[in-house]
Amino acid sequence: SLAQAGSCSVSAAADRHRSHCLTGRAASTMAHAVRHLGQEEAQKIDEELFSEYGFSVDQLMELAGLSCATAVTRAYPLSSLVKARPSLLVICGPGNNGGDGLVCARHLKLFGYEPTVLYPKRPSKPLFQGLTTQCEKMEIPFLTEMPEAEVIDEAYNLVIDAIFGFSFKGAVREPFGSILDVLKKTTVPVASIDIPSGWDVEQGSADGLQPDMLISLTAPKKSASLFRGRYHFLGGRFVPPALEKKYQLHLPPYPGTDCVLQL
Ligand SMILES: NC(=O)C1=CN([C@@H]2O[C@H](COP(=O)(O)OP(=O)(O)OC[C@H]3O[C@@H](n4cnc5c(N)ncnc54)[C@H](O)[C@@H]3O)[C@@H](O)[C@H]2O)[C@@H](O)CC1
Ligand SMILES: [K+]
Repeated sequence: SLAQAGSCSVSAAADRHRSHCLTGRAASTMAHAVRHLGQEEAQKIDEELFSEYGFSVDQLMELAGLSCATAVTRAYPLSSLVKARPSLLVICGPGNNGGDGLVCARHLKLFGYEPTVLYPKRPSKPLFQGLTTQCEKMEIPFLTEMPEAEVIDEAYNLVIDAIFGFSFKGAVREPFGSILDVLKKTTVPVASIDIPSGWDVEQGSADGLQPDMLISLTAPKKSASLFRGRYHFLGGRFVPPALEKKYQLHLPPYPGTDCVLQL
């Protein structure tokens, strides 16, 4: 992927040049801009990380969730929040995207925010039970139902959408259809993890959620090209170079030791 830096040297001394070389128009007009993945391809890469590369789900989920929490601190630093308390609502879905949300909530609490979680469909797997316990033990409150849009606008600075990721397909089933309807009526910013929930992974959704922030994990998915919000970040700095090469991801280099990068 470093080849995409073109004439920019990739030595340590060139670190400060890299961001200059790879941001804004320069990055988008490069021969090898970061690739946008189709749904099947995203799932294949996911499987390969586990089967061929020996990762476990909880390992990658921890890094993904930490990336999301870090990206939130960049786009919405504590000092920028308008409400008296640094309150956030994290809505978690039934799959791994929801797991990322639970990890993200836990790190945001450690970063000084006050997350509250809505987790209406909880899988019985030990992984998700563990993540739930970790949040509860950190005194992160769990709601029993989705608040009205006006209540959300009043109470929270930001909503984190961890409902569906790259395995979402078809028409939204309840209770998530109603939850997304409420979310579309809120005026506080929404930060979506990996995919704006309810969007087709490749085609997006014309009348769907319009988040203010998108945190693409591993690599952006095809629908990310339709994202119109203010902040698009890349996270999940765990892709082994051989896998990146195989799928020609052309990931831009993360600055220094950062786990996120603004696209
Ligand atoms: N390899 C990667 O890139 C990693 C991916 N992770 C996360 O994992 C996500 C993918 O997770 P999963 O494959 O578990 O799937 P998702 O979390 O995208 O969603 C699957 C869940 O949603 C339900 N669902 C699907 N379509 C629905 C519909 N129309 N109505 C209602 N429910 C529906 C499914 O029954 C399933 O429970 C990624 O988007 C990312 O957030 C991270 O946890 C770790 C690393
Ligand atoms: K999401």
